[in-house]
Amino acid sequence: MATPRSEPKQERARRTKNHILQSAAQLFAERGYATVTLQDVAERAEMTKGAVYFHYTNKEALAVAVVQEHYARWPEILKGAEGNHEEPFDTLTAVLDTVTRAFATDIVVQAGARLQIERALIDAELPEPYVGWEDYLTRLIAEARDAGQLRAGVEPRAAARVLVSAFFGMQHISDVLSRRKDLAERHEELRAVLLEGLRG
Ligand SMILES: CCC[C@@H]1OCC(CO)=C1C(=O)O
Repeated sequence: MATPRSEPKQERARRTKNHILQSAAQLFAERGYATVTLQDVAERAEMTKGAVYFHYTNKEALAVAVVQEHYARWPEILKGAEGNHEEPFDTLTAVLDTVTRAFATDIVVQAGARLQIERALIDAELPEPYVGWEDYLTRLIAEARDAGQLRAGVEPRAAARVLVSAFFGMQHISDVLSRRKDLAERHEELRAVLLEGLRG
């Protein structure tokens, strides 16, 4: 990794730390937590193992950092997706479209999702997964209900739980069977069958 001589020390450290994190995310997403070693991360980052250790003392610390970065990205991604749609149901649709694009393109999101599944292998404190999505989608679906856009009899939290389960199952199966190459197509199916099935 090239380092400009004039770069301030703190900026150089931040950039190096991020480069290591991106390299680790690629490996965690490709191979899973168990098989990746710090030596693998050093090689992917084109750095020495010592330089990696300087920033992350062990593999658990790297996994925690990737998951934390995964969580940290969503408020901005979702704020952009919510935008200023007139109809709450349009907001819900736009959010799911945006989340799918993030899972299809963002290696930190892909690695974070896989580490959540493999959390039992990671000897570190990680946030409880999926519950934030359930609360967030419950709010959006309740707003659609209040605007008369939700099918009669649908309970927002139940619908949110079904959407979270369907989405994370979909993205996982797409990853396992096609490395997410068919994720957009599968998302269209989820939108047409499940999301439109909620519309009042
Ligand atoms: C609405 C954000 C929900 C939260 O942020 C990223 C993430 C990881 O999947 C979360 C979760 O699982 O609840």
